[in-house]
Amino acid sequence: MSKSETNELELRAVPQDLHRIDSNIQLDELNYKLPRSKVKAVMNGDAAAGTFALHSNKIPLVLVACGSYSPVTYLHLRMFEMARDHVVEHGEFELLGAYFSPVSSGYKKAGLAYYKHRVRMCQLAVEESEFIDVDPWEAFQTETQRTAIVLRIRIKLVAGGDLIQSFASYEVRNGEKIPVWLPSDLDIILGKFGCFIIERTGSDVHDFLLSHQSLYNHRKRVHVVKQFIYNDISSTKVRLFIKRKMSIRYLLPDSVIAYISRKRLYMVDEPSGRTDGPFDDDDIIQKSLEADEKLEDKFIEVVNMDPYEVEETNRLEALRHQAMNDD
Ligand SMILES: Nc1ncnc2c1ncn2[C@@H]1O[C@H](COP(=O)(O)OP(=O)(O)OP(=O)(O)O)[C@@H](O)[C@H]1O
Ligand SMILES: NC(=O)c1ccc[n+]([C@@H]2O[C@H](COP(=O)(O)O)[C@@H](O)[C@H]2O)c1
Repeated sequence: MSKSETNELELRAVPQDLHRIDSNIQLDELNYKLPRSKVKAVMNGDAAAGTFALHSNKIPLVLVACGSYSPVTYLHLRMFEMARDHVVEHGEFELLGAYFSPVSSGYKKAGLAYYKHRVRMCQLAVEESEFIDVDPWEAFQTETQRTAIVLRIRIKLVAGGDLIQSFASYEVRNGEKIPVWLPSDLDIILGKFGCFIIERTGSDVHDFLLSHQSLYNHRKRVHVVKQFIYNDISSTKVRLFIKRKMSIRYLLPDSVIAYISRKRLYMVDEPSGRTDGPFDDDDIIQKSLEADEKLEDKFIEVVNMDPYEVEETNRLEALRHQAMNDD
């Protein structure tokens, strides 16, 4: 397939709908709404040469960062800014948009706040960004979703060095070693989609790249992003500071801090490891959310267009832009 054909395929697949190009991944997308207000609908192309969307020689790119975000911090926001700088510097891709994808409450991790709080905190954090948004699909699932499933359209994962190191981790269940990441999932995440790894202090990404077989096999699709200003803000420490009544100002956006304080998140440890015990009760969740806009209202409905209709829409959009530029 030529590069321009790939571009058309990807452009069609990414911003216009959730038409998947990977038929191996099954998802119930019928009722799914992807926020699309920030994602670019048309690529810039090479304006100087008068070419647009479908003629751009860059590969359209949407980034997704999976994680707990309990709570989201400036480091997490910086991950996308660093990845964008890397993309601009290397010129291969054109970044159309970026999404935080918070894990669902089914992910049993200590300190994980109720999923609606984490989605809301991420939404507050990205309010000022023109390209970062929140994809709540994963958070709204009752079961934890494997990251390969989350990356269902042609998008690349953005992850910190520590998360990448978990690619080699095992859990022992009934005396059996179970890999935390299925090798077949790693082939999808790294081989099919590709990945941006943000260097993290204390973890030697390059060394790990060399030693991990799957990462090494797919090294051409793995981009290591240098942190020119090291930032090591950790959600775990933010939670600890809150418990110890220490200041968390300038570690995360003020809007997120105000939300945490309004909802009294992370104040005490719960035996279950969750820090927002009272919100387990559905009635209380409802009451606690009354003051906020309903999350669902913020999501734009995904139009499940037929591929030909999508192609025609893209063509018209490109012509419209060209006409506007001709004027
Ligand atoms: N200091 C850091 N440098 C680079 N990436 C980071 C750093 N901290 C977190 N990340 C990345 O941010 C993403 C989301 O992180 P997540 O919220 O799951 O973990 P965390 O911030 O380490 O939180 P916790 O402290 O609760 O484990 C992951 O890809 C993780 O690797
Ligand atoms: N098998 C998998 O797909 C797999 C395994 C471990 C973590 N993850 C993801 O990595 C992210 C970060 O996890 P931790 O917060 O545990 O580092 C989460 O979004 C989680 O869903 C996915």
